[in-house]
Parts: sequence; C-alpha cells; structure tokens
Amino acid sequence: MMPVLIVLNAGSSSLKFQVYDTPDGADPRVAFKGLFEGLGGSARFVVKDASGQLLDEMTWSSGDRLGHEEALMHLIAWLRQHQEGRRLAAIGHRVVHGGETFSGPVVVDEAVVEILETLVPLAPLHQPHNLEPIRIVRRRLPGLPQVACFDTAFHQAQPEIARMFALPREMRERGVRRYGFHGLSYDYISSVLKDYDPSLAEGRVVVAHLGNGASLCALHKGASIATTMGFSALDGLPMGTRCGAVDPGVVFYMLREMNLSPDEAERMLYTKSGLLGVSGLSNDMRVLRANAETNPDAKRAIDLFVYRITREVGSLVAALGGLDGLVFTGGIGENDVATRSEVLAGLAWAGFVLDEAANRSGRPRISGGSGPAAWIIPTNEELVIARQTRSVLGTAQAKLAS
Ligand SMILES: Nc1ncnc2c1ncn2[C@@H]1O[C@H](COP(=O)(O)OP(=O)(O)O)[C@@H](O)[C@H]1O
Ligand SMILES: CC(=O)OP(=O)(O)O
Ligand SMILES: [Mg+2]
Repeated sequence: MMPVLIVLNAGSSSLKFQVYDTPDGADPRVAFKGLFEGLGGSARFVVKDASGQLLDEMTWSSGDRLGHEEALMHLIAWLRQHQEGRRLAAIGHRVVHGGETFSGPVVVDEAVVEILETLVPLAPLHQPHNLEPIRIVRRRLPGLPQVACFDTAFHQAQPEIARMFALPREMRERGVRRYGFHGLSYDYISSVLKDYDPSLAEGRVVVAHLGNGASLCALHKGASIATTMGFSALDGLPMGTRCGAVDPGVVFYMLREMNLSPDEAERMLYTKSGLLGVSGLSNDMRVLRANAETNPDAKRAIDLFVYRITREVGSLVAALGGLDGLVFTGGIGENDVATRSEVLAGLAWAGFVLDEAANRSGRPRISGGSGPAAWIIPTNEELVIARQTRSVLGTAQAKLAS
C-alpha cells in the first residue's frame, strides 16, 4: 500500500488540501487536490486529480453551517472511498508562526500544541485557523501522526542583526523580534532555482511572493538573509487587506485620538487596509486592474503597491550587497503581467531589461540583456510541507527503531 500524506492549509473560512503519494526514493507526488470554501456559510467542496481534472464536487446550504471539523471528516471519508491501494500515513499542516522554538518542522504532540497556542496573538489572522484542524485530528483520529510546518522556520538562519528591532533588551528577551513569513514558499523557490538558473541559485536574489499576503525575501546562495515581514505578518509590503509597514506612531494615534480599541485598530490594519483600504473597492488585483482606468482609487492602490515593492527591493539589494536576479511568485507575481512590468520599470536603475513578449506569455525568464535576470516561478508551499512531513516522520521512526 502506498503511504499518502494529506497537506492542509487552513484559513478562516477555507480549507485547502493536497493528498500526496510518497513513492520510495522520489519526491512526494500529488494524487488529489482541492478545497473547501465558504465554511460556516454555504460551503463547497471541490476535489481534482493531479492534472486538475474535476473528480468530485459537493455543496452545502448555509443552514448546514458546515464547519472545519465536518469538512475534515468529509475529506477523510472521501479519501477512504477513493484511496484504492493507498494508506493514510500522516497529515502535514501549514502553521504560520513557529516562534523562537521551532526552526524546522515538528511532530505534533500536546506540548507542541500548547506552545503554538501562545503564538496566536502574533498571527491572529492565520494561527488560530492553522491550529484548528490539528486539534480536530488529535480528537477524532488520535493515532494519526501530524506534523506542523512553519512559515517562519526558513528565516531562522538569518544573521542576528537582520532579526533585531532597536528596542530595549528585555523586549528581545521576550521574543519581540523579526521572524519573517512565507518561508514555505521561499524554501520551495530556493529548492528549484537551480533548475531554472544554476548560477543565480548561487547568487544574490530577491524573491517577491505577491499573493493575498505579500513579502520579499533576500536569498544569498539559497538562504534567507533578510525579509520584509517582521514580528507579525503585517509588516513590509501593502497586501490584499493588510497595511504593510506603517509608522507605529499611527497606532498610538488610532488608540488615543480616535479612541479605537486595540481590537478595532488591529482589525483595521489586518482586514481593512492594503489594496482594499486604499482602493475602497477590492483586495483582488484582477478587480483593481479591470477598474484602474476609470477609478482613480483603484489606480492609486496599484501604484502604491508597486512603489512599495520597488523601494523594499532597494533595501534588500543593499542587505545583499548587490543583485543577480529577481523572482516573481504568488497569485499576483505569477499572473499579473502589468505588476511585473511596472516593478521592473521601477528597478531599471538596477539594469533590468524587460522581455515584453516573455512577460506577456508568462514564460519563466522575463528579462533580456546582460543585467540581472528576472523569472516567474510558480510557488508550491504544499510540496514543501509534504517533503518536510515525510522527512521528520522518517527521522522520528528511525529514532524509535534504534
Ligand atoms: N489572473 C490574475 N491576475 C492578477 N492577479 C491575480 C490573478 N489571479 C490571482 N491574482 C491575485 O492573487 C491573489 C491570490 O494570491 P494567492 O497567492 O493565491 O493567495 P493566498 O495567499 O490566498 O495563497 C488574489 O487576491 C489576486 O489579487
Ligand atoms: C503569512 C501570510 O501572509 O500568509 P498568506 O499570504 O497566506 O496570507
Ligand atoms: Mg498564500
């Protein structure tokens, strides 16, 4: 029987999953993938095969109030019916925050869950939802091994100075420092860069993960040396609904002069800002592009997004001491032709020459000339989770056997 892994990425109303076969001596291979969306309301389940062919679909009415627990049990039941020749071996979870404790994936037990709970205030938009399926599986399928894979872990190797705030020492001792996120995505890009451009993989690269959340990472010889997100997933670039870097003085103004409660201020920064807040229209780049010519606020939101990316690339180039290439990834980075060309135009000073035809057709290399290289590389956070899950479980089993 082929051991399979379920990889879960849980959000507030969605549960994305991929099911991986784990053949001996080869990379994990997608067998099924899909998602639940609209959880808590009118929910929908979609499952496809590895090539994207629809295999099954189901919807629930809003009265059913399908939650994460029912969704997960539905997925496991579906898998049992369709897993001929396969055996569910483990579940790997995306967990956004691993704090100072975890610099790599970890097999989940009660002590691990307790530590991860303490990190909820550091990632309120993600961490509670990431932990929910972990708790459900512990309750409903207690024998099934679970592995937590962290967005912060890849950045733990950064030099200390890149991880520091200029705050009093006791703050650092409390763990108030820059962590960085999107590490599963950067780990993936780092692992495949040599297949695209072997000399770039050994060089100085800025990776732009531009999705609903957005950040940049400076890679030197494949390792993270700096990133734009910090203590929380709010810092750095503007995002779909998050503000990115703001002067902390703004927060005091919100609390004191506007009398917002901490919860209200937090909600504004996490869910009402970014592309949505500036445009007043949408957090979705597709909608903003479609309206940019007629709606000045939509154009303003896009312009600010691009401007902030180019400024932050400049900062990371300084941290790297130069630049050999730039990689675009994430929903916007992989799909939005105009964002890529505008960012490269803003970075013309660094010597980028855009290959417009390549950019329009989404070909992987979108730069010409002899300057730094620009690439589009689709990310694959789920594959990294599958690799890490198999690897730590293999190590744990080897330890048990010895
Ligand atoms: N075809 C497209 N053109 C432009 N932007 C797109 C396109 N498809 C997706 N996007 C953008 O990507 C975002 C989703 O990015 P993604 O990386 O999938 O997000 P998540 O963080 O949820 O994984 C959308 O909100 C939208 O702004
Ligand atoms: C950490 C983070 O911002 O994740 P996402 O892009 O999935 O929101
Ligand atoms: Mg994402």
